[in-house]
Amino acid sequence: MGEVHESSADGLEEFLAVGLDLESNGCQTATMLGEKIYVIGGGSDDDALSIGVRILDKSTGKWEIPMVLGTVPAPCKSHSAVFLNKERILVLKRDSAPDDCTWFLEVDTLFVKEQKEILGTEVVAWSKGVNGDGPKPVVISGPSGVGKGTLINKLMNEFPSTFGFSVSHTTRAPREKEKNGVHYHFTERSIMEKDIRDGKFLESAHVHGNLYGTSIEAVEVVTDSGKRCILDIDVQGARSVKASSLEVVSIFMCPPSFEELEKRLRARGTETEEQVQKRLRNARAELEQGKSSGLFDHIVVNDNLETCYANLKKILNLNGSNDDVCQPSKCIELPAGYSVSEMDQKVLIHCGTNEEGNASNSLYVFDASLLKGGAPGRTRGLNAYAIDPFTEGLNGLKQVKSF
Ligand SMILES: Nc1ncnc2c1ncn2[C@@H]1O[C@H](COP(=O)(O)OP(=O)(O)OP(=O)(O)O)[C@@H](O)[C@H]1O
Ligand SMILES: Nc1nc2c(ncn2[C@@H]2O[C@H](COP(=O)(O)O)[C@@H](O)[C@H]2O)c(=O)[nH]1
Repeated sequence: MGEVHESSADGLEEFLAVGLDLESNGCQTATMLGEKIYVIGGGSDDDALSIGVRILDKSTGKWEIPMVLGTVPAPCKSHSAVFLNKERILVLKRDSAPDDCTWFLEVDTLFVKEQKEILGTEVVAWSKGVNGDGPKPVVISGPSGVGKGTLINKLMNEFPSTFGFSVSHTTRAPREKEKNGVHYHFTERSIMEKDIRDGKFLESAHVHGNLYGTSIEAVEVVTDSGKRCILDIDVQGARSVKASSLEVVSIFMCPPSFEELEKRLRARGTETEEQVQKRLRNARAELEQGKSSGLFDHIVVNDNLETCYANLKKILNLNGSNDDVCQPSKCIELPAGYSVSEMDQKVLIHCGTNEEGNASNSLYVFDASLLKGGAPGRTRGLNAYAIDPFTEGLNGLKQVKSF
């Protein structure tokens, strides 16, 4: 791993000539991987309100503006950037709220590689860092009419600070009591298809003749509010999510019998006879796949509603009414001058000066081996701490302050 300096993009020509010696203006950073230099900072052409990204290819001398996926962080006075595991850049924003200071720009993760392949262009993806492991999102699947929505509503009503619903997009028409932005984002097919092509969706599927999908934003909005995200999606969607970097707990819900499923679907009275028939036909295939594919971590039967709800709560470790919001991350502020080295998969950041500009010997450790998740969605499992090199020596790596 090379040294990383805060830099001015204007100094890049000189940078290429003399290596890593860059002037610092605090607004932009240049971070190098192989032949590529990632310049992070300043507004992008599209949106002056967010941090921009440009890539300089040293071998050709050409700049490239990559397609940027994920929610882009808002600009800040300055930031620091450090490469982690040659696949993502850890970006620490200064003077930002604790829940907005740690970001990752993914440049060569599995997700980014896949998206480069699909989109046929240079791609980078932002993912906000969440301290600790955080609770895994919950995917609930099952045939139409089994009771997914009913049970999710019960969870959300009893634990309003714990859970947040991922509001999907759909091309189907709203039902009488459904509100746009609450139950679904009701949208036009052409708009949704374009957004899918533009990489804005975590997953999407054709279900019962309509297009449904979970946008990356829908999951991020819930995660950012400190809540555990619940996704009500079909089996195809659950399969796509499982293949993504989003680590979830997946639950498949079965009816006690096919006759009971039919009864519930008809009794709900929201579908025409033709639609009911279509949903029931699809239900047979879904039940087969859901029960036998090994796709789901848990299978529950929704016979008696209260019994099923109790089982669901057991799976989600909800004992009593501990309706807690997650603790927000804390922030590590790196000074202007620092150097970076790597040891045992840990990134060590040695700060030569403190925040007032005085000499300091602070040493921070970012444990990159514990990262989980990532774009699309949030990066969890960040373990950052300060150590005291004088009293413990580097081999000791004794933690003196956790973040
Ligand atoms: N355990 C149960 N016993 C009897 N009726 C139930 C039970 N659970 C749910 N229901 C009823 O079954 C109907 C379908 O439930 P719900 O709308 O929650 O299904 P769903 O799985 O979310 O369907 P969809 O996938 O179409 O959105 C509703 O009228 C609901 O009140
Ligand atoms: N793959 C996805 N499936 C979704 C999503 N949102 C809902 N669904 C599933 O669609 C059916 C029908 O729902 P309805 O509201 O029209 O009755 C049901 O099985 C849902 O689980 C999504 O974003 N992606």
